[in-house]
Amino acid sequence: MTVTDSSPPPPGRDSLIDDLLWRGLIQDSTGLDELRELLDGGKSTTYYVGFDPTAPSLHVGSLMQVTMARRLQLAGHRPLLLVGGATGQIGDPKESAERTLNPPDVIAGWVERIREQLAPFVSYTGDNAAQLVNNLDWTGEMSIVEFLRDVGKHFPVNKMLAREVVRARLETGISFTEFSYQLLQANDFFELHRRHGCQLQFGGSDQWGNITAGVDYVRRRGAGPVQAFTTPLVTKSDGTKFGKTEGGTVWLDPTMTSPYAFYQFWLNVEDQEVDRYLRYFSFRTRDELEELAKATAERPAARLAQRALAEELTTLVHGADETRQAIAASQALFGRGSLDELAPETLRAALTEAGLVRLTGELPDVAGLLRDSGLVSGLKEARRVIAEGGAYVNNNRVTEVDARVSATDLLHGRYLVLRRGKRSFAGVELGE
Ligand SMILES: N[C@@H](Cc1ccc(O)cc1)C(=O)O
Repeated sequence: MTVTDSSPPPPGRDSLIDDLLWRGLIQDSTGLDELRELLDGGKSTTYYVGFDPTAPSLHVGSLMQVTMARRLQLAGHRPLLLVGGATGQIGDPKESAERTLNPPDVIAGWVERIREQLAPFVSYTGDNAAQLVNNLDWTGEMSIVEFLRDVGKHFPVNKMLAREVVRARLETGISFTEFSYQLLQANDFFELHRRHGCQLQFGGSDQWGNITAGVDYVRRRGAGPVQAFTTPLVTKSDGTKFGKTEGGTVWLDPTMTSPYAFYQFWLNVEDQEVDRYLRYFSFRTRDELEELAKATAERPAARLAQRALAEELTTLVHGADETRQAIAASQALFGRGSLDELAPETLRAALTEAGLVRLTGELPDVAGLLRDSGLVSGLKEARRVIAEGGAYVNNNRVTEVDARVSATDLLHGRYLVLRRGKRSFAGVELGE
């Protein structure tokens, strides 16, 4: 470690690194002393994190990097958010198989969308104003001779082969294209160091190989030293992949995953996981999180931690208005609030999550609706549920076994909310 004369804050709750360690956010690093010097040394450090356009939107898995970028900026450091207009056209090798290349114009469209999506998570004013960068700007213009001479010469192939993903792919095969990916990411670190004074890169734990390749490369080019760390892989206790639901990937784009579904994703986090996720993703202080954990432990049924997590992250990604509506919809659907006050888009999003059946023509009676929506297996069961007082239309208990709905029952002229018991519900949409 190099000695500096700036006095770092004492280790403890005020230190950024100690906070990151307490949160469990640092998996690998080039050295904690080096990180302390950059991040707790009393000066502003320029850092970067990259996102490849492999889809039209980022997903909840990327939130780890997005919130980390925000966290470091809030502590006074300067973010460079890189979107991989070049690397996205090459494809970071996955262990499973070679990627299919997407057409360049499709990737260019995704670059734009992801830039716009990333933009609001950081601030563009002050000494540590963020900047969005695209590696196509320096990679696109490089000639093949330049690339092989200036970049490739610094990469020992034996080291590249030893990398875990590459090793995993030696059996099944890996193209030269994907094999070369790490050179591009390494060169990004060098270019950002030289152009913007970038001294630190972070990424997910699967990025450690690419990132250290960059650290070595910057040194071999006679620059640096530069530092790096990775965040842990977000795991689930049942072994399934974080960030997926029955409905598929949970995206940040509201047209791909509704704010309601996004809110529900966090609300449904398991008790064993919620404290860890709060430490990973929340901007509440350690004291606040410890207090919340205590309150949650005292009254687990209230799911205070899940609510806090869902509310904070939905607000961060979708804003306060959408969050208010998602909360109102969640409450109203479970019978604790008014369905009439929900905006049609919110109601529709919520019912789509629950299972929305479209019916045309004459509506059947309530028993028929319960059957058509899948809440019961047949008319016999439907009548029994009604007779036992367990069937609701728009939160009103149905008392007559042969009850029917009328046009005035329809919410926004076309929706019905059916509920069986406390927790199972489904939607009906009346079409033309
Ligand atoms: N390889 C990173 C994205 C990335 C691209 C270029 C970089 O310079 C940095 C990071 C990923 O797949 O997540």
